[in-house]
Amino acid sequence: MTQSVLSPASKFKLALIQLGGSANKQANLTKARSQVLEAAKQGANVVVLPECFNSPYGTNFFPEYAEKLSSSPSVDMLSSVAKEAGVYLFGGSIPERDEKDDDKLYNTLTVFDPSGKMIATHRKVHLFDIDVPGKIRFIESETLSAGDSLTHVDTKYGKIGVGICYDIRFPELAMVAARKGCVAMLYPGAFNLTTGPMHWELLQRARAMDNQMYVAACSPARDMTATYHAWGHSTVVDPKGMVVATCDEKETIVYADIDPEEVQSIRSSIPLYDQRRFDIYGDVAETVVIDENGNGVKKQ
Ligand SMILES: O=C(O)CCC(=O)C(=O)O
Repeated sequence: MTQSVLSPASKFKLALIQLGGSANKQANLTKARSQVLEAAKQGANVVVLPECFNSPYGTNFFPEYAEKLSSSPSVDMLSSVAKEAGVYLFGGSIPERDEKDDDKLYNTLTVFDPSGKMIATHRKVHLFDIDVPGKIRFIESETLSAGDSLTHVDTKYGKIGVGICYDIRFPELAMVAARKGCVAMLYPGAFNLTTGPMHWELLQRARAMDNQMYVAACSPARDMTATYHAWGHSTVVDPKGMVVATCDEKETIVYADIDPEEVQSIRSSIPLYDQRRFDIYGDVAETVVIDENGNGVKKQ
């Protein structure tokens, strides 16, 4: 039997900044900064920026926009505005250059507490490599390497799990976060005009419903003059799986009140956490292939 465990948590106001970006890094940083201050003015305690907020989204752009975290104008801005605004800032993501290996890049989220201290980083674990014929081909691994760890951030409002965009398609991240006591999963992301209408909201609702936790995803605003057209529709879903705040594709800030009591309440009335049967899911972490008889067999 698995009990539902939630880290000590309290209510907070979440803001998702659906930022309109450009090819000008400095302009992106300046705009992000002013939007974080605006969100704080409206009472936000936890603020999220979109995926690759300092750069256009495209494998050809990442090497040019990448920064080492130890000497990063983007990190400097995020740290100083988190402090000035007095918020926890989940700073979207930026292309990160490895400290030691200049050829190695990651898609990395940095998180700051209200004193401006960097308290967590998350390197996108699942790279966005897809090919939908005639619609979209995107191979993030052409220039990026994958991270290899999960990230759960301790805040004074409770523990929060994170993923970046394509990471949301892998339910294990949210499931592990929920089992570690996280009250919410936050995903900076940039879906597109093919997979956005198909899956963006559905994935958030699925992760929230399965894990009885809040889920939010923060997109860039759509720019039809850019090479990548983001879906927008930054959204917050509650632990019952219902959308509680969302928007269209334009530049905006989405706000939602997050109440950990809602997590406890749904977990009490539909007590999945006490009913799980880990005694019979033993092979869930094994990589299987289908043999000639149609059976799943362990990959050697
Ligand atoms: O999963 C998708 O459909 C989109 C993912 C994506 O855009 C990303 O990982 O940046």
